Amino acid sequence: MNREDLMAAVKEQMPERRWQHTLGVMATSVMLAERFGGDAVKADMAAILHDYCKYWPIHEQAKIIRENDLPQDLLAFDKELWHSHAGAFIAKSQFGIDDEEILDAIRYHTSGREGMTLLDKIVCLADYMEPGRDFPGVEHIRELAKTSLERALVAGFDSTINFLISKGKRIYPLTIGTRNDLLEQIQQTT
Ligand SMILES: Nc1ncnc2c1ncn2[C@@H]1O[C@H](COP(=O)(O)OP(=O)(O)O)[C@@H](O)[C@H]1O
Repeated sequence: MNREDLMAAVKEQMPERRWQHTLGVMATSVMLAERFGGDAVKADMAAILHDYCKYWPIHEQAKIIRENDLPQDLLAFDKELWHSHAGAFIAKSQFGIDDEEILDAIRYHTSGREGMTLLDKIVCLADYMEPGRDFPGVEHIRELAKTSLERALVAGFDSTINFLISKGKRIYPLTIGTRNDLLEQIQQTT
């Protein structure tokens, strides 16, 4: 499937405002790839598909996780974490995307992971800071992103972790590990 057809297929899966968000993540991923020496073509492809399953019925997302070789521990945590893994699964099985770098960037765009690749960082950060995002602290993230993917991502994960704490929700531990790992990377370069 060519890029235009793929974009049309993605647009059909979501309400207009989420499609606008996807366009924002695409543009921001390409911009960050150019800024930090990443692969802009792969960043664009991962961004197009990253929220493919976001509006799928939650039982369908759970079914994909349950019935395939995906992390079962996700099912005990916030449902918002599921669409990323379901999306990577569909990108491969339905659209034939077999580039593991692209699939990982889709898979880990919400939780992050320890040892995030450059592409993982680009797509995850673009999801936090695309132009349509408007939450307290987003300007600070955009400012940090001018010079450091890692510092900007830590600020992004901090906002998510603080949000979850304020709601009394559980935190998927991989995100804590991700934040620790990013802080270590920052420390090593200063
Ligand atoms: N580590 C985590 N543990 C639990 N829930 C999380 C974690 N990371 C993200 N989330 C949930 O996912 C949401 C963000 O998911 P995301 O795919 O970025 O959605 P959106 O694009 O709508 O912001 C957070 O608001 C939070 O509810």
